[in-house]
Amino acid sequence: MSTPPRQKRLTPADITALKGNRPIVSLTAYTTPVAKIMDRHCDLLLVGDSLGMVLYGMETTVGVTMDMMVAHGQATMRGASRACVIVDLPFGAYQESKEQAFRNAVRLMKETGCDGVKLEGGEEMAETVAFLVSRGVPVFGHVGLMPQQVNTSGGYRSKGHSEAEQDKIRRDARAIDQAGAFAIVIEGTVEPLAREITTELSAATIGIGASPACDGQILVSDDMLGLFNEFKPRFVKHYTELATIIDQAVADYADEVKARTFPGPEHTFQIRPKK
Ligand SMILES: Nc1nc(=O)c2c([nH]1)NC[C@@H]1CN(c3ccc(C(=O)N[C@@H](CCC(=O)O)C(=O)O)cc3)CN21
Ligand SMILES: CC(C)C(=O)C(=O)O
Ligand SMILES: [Mg+2]
Repeated sequence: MSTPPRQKRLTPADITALKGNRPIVSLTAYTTPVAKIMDRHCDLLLVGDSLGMVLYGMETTVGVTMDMMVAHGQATMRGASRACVIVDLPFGAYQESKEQAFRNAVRLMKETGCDGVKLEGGEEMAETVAFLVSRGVPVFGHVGLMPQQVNTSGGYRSKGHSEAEQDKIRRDARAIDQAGAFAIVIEGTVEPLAREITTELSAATIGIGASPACDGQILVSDDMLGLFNEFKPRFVKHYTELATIIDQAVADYADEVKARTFPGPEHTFQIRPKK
């Protein structure tokens, strides 16, 4: 009995090794069918807590739960065979203590089979990141604009416009890098700072609204597909207009149902003739 050669996914270490070689391609994924498509083109798939907003209609990511991340982590893993898959720790699942962070990170890895976890934060999270990495959990960091802090940071505003803010983000990125993160998302941050951080860190930097100077790029898939249109940050580019395409398809279906032109004979069962 020979089993077919099972394709192996890229590891977090493989992602770090791409730094300095070629840009890292990344998107969010939440479901099996979409993950299957993304997997063909991406190095890294992130099951982002943005799913609360793009799939569930929540106002922010603050209400996203561990159970939601487990369910969508499992769905995404079923569609991914070659990309590295990382799952976001949601708000409240890691800020309390490094032990809480470890417990929830291990739950994500055991119940989904994902390759590591992502958490938001800088200097204040460095000890937690080191705790996880030293115990076998690959960590993807996230600095700059941190959506889980929307209620204390005064909204979704780009970062690094003042020297004080630049110093803070520089210290945050250094701390998470030193703590052993394999990669770090830099979100909504001015170009010169993103470039400087990228040059300085060992970790690969993955930008979202952080200029082309980063080691790689990520976008929320529903944003780049033109499916989520509640808001459009400056950093989003629509590569297609799925909302418009779906609207047209549904309108055509509604017209045909009302006109009784759907279902047609080819969609309809008749009694089989007796032989
Ligand atoms: N669909 C979606 N896309 C995202 O990129 C995303 C989420 N959801 N949910 C979690 C966070 C929230 N994010 C956001 C949301 C809004 C802006 C925004 O509207 N920014 C404005 C203001 C910029 C400024 O004042 O500096 C912009 O014009 O980009 C940015 C990031 C990024 N993340
Ligand atoms: C936008 C990315 C970095 C993210 O954290 C998410 O999708 O939740
Ligand atoms: Mg997130």
